[in-house]
Amino acid sequence: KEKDIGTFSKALYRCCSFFFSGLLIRWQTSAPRVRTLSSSNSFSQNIPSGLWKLGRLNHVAIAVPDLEKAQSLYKDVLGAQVSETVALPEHGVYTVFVELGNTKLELLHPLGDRSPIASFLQKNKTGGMHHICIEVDDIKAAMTELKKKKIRILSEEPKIGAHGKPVIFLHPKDCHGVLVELEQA
Ligand SMILES: C[C@@H](C(=O)O)C(=O)SCCNC(=O)CCNC(=O)[C@H](O)C(C)(C)COP(=O)(O)OP(=O)(O)OC[C@H]1O[C@@H](n2cnc3c(N)ncnc32)[C@H](O)[C@@H]1OP(=O)(O)O
Repeated sequence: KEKDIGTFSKALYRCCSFFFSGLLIRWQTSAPRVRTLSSSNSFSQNIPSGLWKLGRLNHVAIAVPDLEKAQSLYKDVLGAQVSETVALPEHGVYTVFVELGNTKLELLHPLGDRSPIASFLQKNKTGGMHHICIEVDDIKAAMTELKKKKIRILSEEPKIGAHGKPVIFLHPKDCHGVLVELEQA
């Protein structure tokens, strides 16, 4: 009888180790991380210190077919602080900025025949999110490194953007479907 109990315990032990080591391997390899209520944050601590750094979200741009209506929505209906309309012919857009405290919205409307947002509005008749703009501390270094990484930059040189600072745009097909603007902080 004692022999039976010994054999049973060994079998149980093998079973458990097999089960838990299997679980450990799955957890280490394929399982997405599950967020727990711990104080550690979810950003990698091992980011190599490069020549340039990504900063704050400067704005989210929304292309709109009717600028006055969009301005009125944010100002009169939603109660935000909204700027005057500014024409930026070198970018082919009219812009209105909506102040949100932690970031801004940029309402965009086409200006001129060759506006880069005309075809976007043809595909998205009621308007839609056009791009996000993130600040960088060194736009030239960013360009050099991104070119090496085969990310398409949509102009040879930075242009002066809506805030009077150099900006570049990265092709949406190289950024998971989102047009990304980088602005010198
Ligand atoms: C003042 C300044 C500032 O904030 O400082 C601004 O805002 S200036 C804001 C306006 N300036 C810019 O947008 C400058 C950078 N943009 C560009 O160079 C262009 O608009 C491109 C992004 C390259 C799109 O060029 P274009 O309209 O000629 O090409 P396309 O219509 O054939 O589009 C090629 C593919 O990209 C997609 N695509 C086009 N625009 C997109 C967008 N905004 N977000 C995500 N995907 C987009 C199309 O659906 C299409 O995908 P499928 O092939 O799958 O259908």
